[in-house]
Amino acid sequence: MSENINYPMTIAEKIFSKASGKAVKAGEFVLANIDRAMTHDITGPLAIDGFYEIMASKQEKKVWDPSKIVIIFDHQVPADSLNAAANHIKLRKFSQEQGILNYDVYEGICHQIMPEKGHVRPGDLVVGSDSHTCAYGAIGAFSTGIGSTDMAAVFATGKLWFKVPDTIRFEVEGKLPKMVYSKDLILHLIGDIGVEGARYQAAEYAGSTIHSMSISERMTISNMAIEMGGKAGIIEADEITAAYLEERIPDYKFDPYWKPDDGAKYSEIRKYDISKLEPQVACPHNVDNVKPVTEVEGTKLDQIFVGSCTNGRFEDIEVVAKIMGDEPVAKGVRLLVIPASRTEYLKVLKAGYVEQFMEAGAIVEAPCCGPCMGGSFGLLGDGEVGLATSNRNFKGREGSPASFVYLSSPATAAASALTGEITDPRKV
Ligand SMILES: CC(C)[C@H](C(=O)O)[C@@H](O)C(=O)O
Ligand code: SF4
Repeated sequence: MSENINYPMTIAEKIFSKASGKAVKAGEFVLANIDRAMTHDITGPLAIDGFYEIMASKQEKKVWDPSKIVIIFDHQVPADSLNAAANHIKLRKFSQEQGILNYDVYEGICHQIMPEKGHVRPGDLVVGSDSHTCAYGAIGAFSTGIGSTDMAAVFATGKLWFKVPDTIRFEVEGKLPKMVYSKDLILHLIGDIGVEGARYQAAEYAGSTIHSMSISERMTISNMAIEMGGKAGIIEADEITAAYLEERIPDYKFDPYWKPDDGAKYSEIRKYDISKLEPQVACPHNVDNVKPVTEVEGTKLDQIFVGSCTNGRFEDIEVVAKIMGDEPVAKGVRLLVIPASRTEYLKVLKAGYVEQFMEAGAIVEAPCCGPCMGGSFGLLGDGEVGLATSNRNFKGREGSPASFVYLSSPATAAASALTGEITDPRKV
């Protein structure tokens, strides 16, 4: 896009300017055209009801553009109740009637599938009826979570109103120390700024540390923008993004426009040197209750869950496999590994890790959200303590309100699987 704009813009301002067809600044209200809309098996059924309600007086009840909507089955798969089965039937029927692409049971978690299958490009405005839709900021898009009723309006019109958010810029420099990963970095940022620190703002993650990361590592960071209250978590597209997209989108051409202008106005610029960062753990019951692993070492665990849209990719699972080697899972602790998509699962399988995990006493499940939000299986009971590579640890998040969830990187999860208690991965 090459509009004549005479003031410097953040990435969010550029994307909302394109989406609303006029140059806009943070704080303005816009009616924006949506490039992509994603919904899933939990929030989709309500969006469909809302859509038909909006269309009640119309003869032709068609969505605005079926090629821009994606429906994904991931939270309750395969159906774990009659209610879930009914929701699945409703989504399949709607996809078929409207000509919408759907990824059925076990294709993968929505936030993995959207970038993986090439549904997101830098500069896109993407909405999803799920709070971690901010994950596609890793591709340089402005993507954000919306409710089912907003999604119904998007289905009907392809438009949604927004207040163009202010942007907080996080500039991160330094090489991550050994056994310290992008998950440790984002937990550190959230611990520092707090769960409301970026409320209704876009986060721009920048600096040499971020730009040396793979898309998988970036996805972990963008995914958790919502855990600091952020509306989006954007990383300027670079040659690593371009290589990722060229593999997935046949006509993809890198557009250097989708970066912040020099002199763009930020509500705040926060600078970090992470060359001495320790592995981080978010402790019960808040994502910003973050401590260095050394402060919680020795906490006894009942279950360890490696997976979710935050850290369920091949790279994450490979870290676990390599740290564990041919050692068994410690007695008394259950290790659940859930790759984030069918593609990621196949990579794990072909690398021989499924066999390795099964021999170690772990279980490898088919792709889905798993116990991440206390959904279909793997729940924690009263008094149980879990460690997860996912993104939330609110009371009851993984099952009983009387259970405890710690969050960490896959490396810390692997080290802890070997001992049955929270363990510093630098010590194994
Ligand atoms: C089920 C869905 C509405 C929910 C979300 O929006 O985030 C879930 O994915 C989660 O992670 O809690
Ligand atoms: S893996 Fe967890 S955080 Fe991600 S979409 Fe599923 S339930 Fe939400």
